[in-house]
Amino acid sequence: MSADLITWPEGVARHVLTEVDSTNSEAARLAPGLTQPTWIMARRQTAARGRRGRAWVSPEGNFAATLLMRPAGDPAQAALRSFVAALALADALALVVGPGAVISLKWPNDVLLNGGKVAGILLESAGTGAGVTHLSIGIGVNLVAAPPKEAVEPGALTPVSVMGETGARIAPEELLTYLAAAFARWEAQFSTYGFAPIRTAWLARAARLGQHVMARTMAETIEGTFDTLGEDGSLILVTPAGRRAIPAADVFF
Ligand SMILES: O=C(O)CCCC[C@@H]1SC[C@@H]2NC(=O)N[C@@H]21
Repeated sequence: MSADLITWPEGVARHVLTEVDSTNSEAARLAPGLTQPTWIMARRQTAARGRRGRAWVSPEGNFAATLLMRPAGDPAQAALRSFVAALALADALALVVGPGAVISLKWPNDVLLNGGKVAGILLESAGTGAGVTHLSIGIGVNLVAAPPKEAVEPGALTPVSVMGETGARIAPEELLTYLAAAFARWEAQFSTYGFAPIRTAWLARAARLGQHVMARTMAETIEGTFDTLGEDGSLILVTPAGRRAIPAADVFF
């Protein structure tokens, strides 16, 4: 799709902040009054967070936004939105980086550019029992700057930026329009047909599918061949001890 034709999706609100602690924290504050899906973007974050309690560096020029929504379904269904978001982000970035760059998806929810980590997704939700009262999908993209390799844990992929890899420059506001439109398209697929088309599309862009990977959970490290994505979003590895479905882990290549 041509970037010129992208328009903001109907029925979705947008807030653009100059500075905030974290767009996910702002989403939690706004959640009680939420009447429609809302993108909250900030030009700067002062206390951005990543997965597993890590800090996320979010300087001006990089992209930082959270989609706040009230999803139907249970927490497990809501969690599958990380794959919806990763696909949307891959589509949005494809409009920016041009055909020479390679965008791929790393389980569970990183987006890679030329093999380095260019973006991360952090899902947070609140609810009571089987219901989800709100879901926050926080997305950070290194548009102009990436942290140095020494700043990430040993074995983690090298952080890269869109500008560093491709020379492309895009304002965060513009990326937000592409992303919101792409998310609305994938969300329509998900709510109409369920996880199956999302899973297929995600697998078509998966990094290291069929290759040896290492999954580190809180309890153990599991090595094996990345076989597929489970129907519940788990990572399926074929290991010397048999097939394993891993619901949550950090993956190392
Ligand atoms: O890869 C990760 O660890 C996930 C990083 C998610 C960062 C984004 S930036 C926008 C939103 N606000 C936050 O505090 N975190 C997410």
